[in-house]
Amino acid sequence: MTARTSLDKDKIKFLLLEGIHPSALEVLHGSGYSQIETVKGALPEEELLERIADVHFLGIRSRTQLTPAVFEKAHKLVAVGAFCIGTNQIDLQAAREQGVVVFNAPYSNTRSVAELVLAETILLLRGIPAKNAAVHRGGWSKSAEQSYEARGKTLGIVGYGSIGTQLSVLAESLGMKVIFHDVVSKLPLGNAHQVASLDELLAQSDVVSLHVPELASTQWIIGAPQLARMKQGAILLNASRGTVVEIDALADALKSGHLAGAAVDVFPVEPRSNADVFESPLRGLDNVILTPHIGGSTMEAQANIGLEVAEKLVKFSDNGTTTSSVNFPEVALPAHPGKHRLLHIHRNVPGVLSQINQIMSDNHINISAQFLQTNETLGYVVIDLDARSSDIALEKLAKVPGTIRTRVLF
Ligand SMILES: NC(=O)C1=CN([C@@H]2O[C@H](COP(=O)(O)OP(=O)(O)OC[C@H]3O[C@@H](n4cnc5c(N)ncnc54)[C@H](O)[C@@H]3O)[C@@H](O)[C@H]2O)C=CC1
Ligand SMILES: O=C(O)CCC(=O)C(=O)O
Repeated sequence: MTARTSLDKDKIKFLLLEGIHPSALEVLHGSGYSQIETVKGALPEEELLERIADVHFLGIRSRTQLTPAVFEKAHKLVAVGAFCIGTNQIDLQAAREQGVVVFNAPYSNTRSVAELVLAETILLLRGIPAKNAAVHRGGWSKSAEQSYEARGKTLGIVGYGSIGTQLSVLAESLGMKVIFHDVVSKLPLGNAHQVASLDELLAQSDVVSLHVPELASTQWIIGAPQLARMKQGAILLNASRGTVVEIDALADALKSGHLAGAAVDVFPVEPRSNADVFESPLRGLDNVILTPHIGGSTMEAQANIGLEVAEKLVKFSDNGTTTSSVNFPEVALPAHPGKHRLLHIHRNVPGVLSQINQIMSDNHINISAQFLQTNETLGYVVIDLDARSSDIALEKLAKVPGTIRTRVLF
């Protein structure tokens, strides 16, 4: 593996896809980076494979799939910023193998999702989506039939993390009773309480809202048997990931009248761009609110995400800090005035640090600071040293067995 060195800032290329908020550009420009290309949508795979070859930093949201094939072509890529929460669209293993650090924004859009879900809960309990559609067609069914207050109803939250907990607090403020199911024991907020199983939650809830990440263990956790366990006339909301709910089974449960309504923001297959047609068995059902994966799409959330992720990319580019990376050992590094900083990313096998230090000692290189952090698969060593030693150190360190990537920061 050849040594990879840092470049002058005006040679470092950023490619920001999917309409990332301009707040990201402000941070990057303000930090001295000028080579920034922005694209409104996601790129077709062919074009991404072509353009990724000379990109150092890539920004995406949920549409861009970063497969092993993309990482293979990404010879210069040092970091990816996911300007969202979910990182299921990125092959994190492939990123690790190429020594590419991945950052996301774990909190900035959580409130937006919770607010949307709460609003939809109220609308669905009142039967508003179907009434709205009927009035648009010239109908007028003024009736309280099947129309309910949220107060006193039971909301079951599946996944009591950042979004689930915010929703819990907001729902209690409306007078809803909150129960939740999580694979981890969680501190209940307010009067919420954790139930032992998903089945228990489904059987007790008037409204079920899903807030789990996309994992092998969350795939299709809501299918026909689970929907059958829900109360007659209950409501299901999914603003998590499209792979969590079997969409045909949901369509059946809605058509049969077993469920009174649903709100779905995420789908097993989502259009690649706003120009593509959305296909789903849920289309045309008046008691279903369908939204185009915009749970986190508010101006506030997007502006905050732009700042948060761009700042993480700048910190990594300028000084090697990997704090809150989703796939890398986390190191918060001080400034390195007057020194060169060498970054060494390697497979986490025994003996790498001792070989690095042996090289330093054999070549009489004085180390002014050294940091090491590892995770299960990777080791990340950061060494501050005199400018005159950095070339030789870089060359020797790149040859240490297990090395994935080296870089020097000035
Ligand atoms: N629709 C949209 O625009 C958005 C969607 N999301 C999605 O929402 C998901 C959740 O976001 P956060 O609350 O921030 O994540 P989080 O990581 O804070 O919370 C997820 C919770 O789910 C739990 N969990 C995992 N597997 C589970 C299972 N099988 N059963 C029950 N609980 C399980 C975890 O223990 C954790 O407490 C994200 O991963 C993302 O996919 C996030 C933001 C916007
Ligand atoms: O804003 C986006 O593109 C995706 C939002 C989302 O699903 C997330 O943050 O995980």
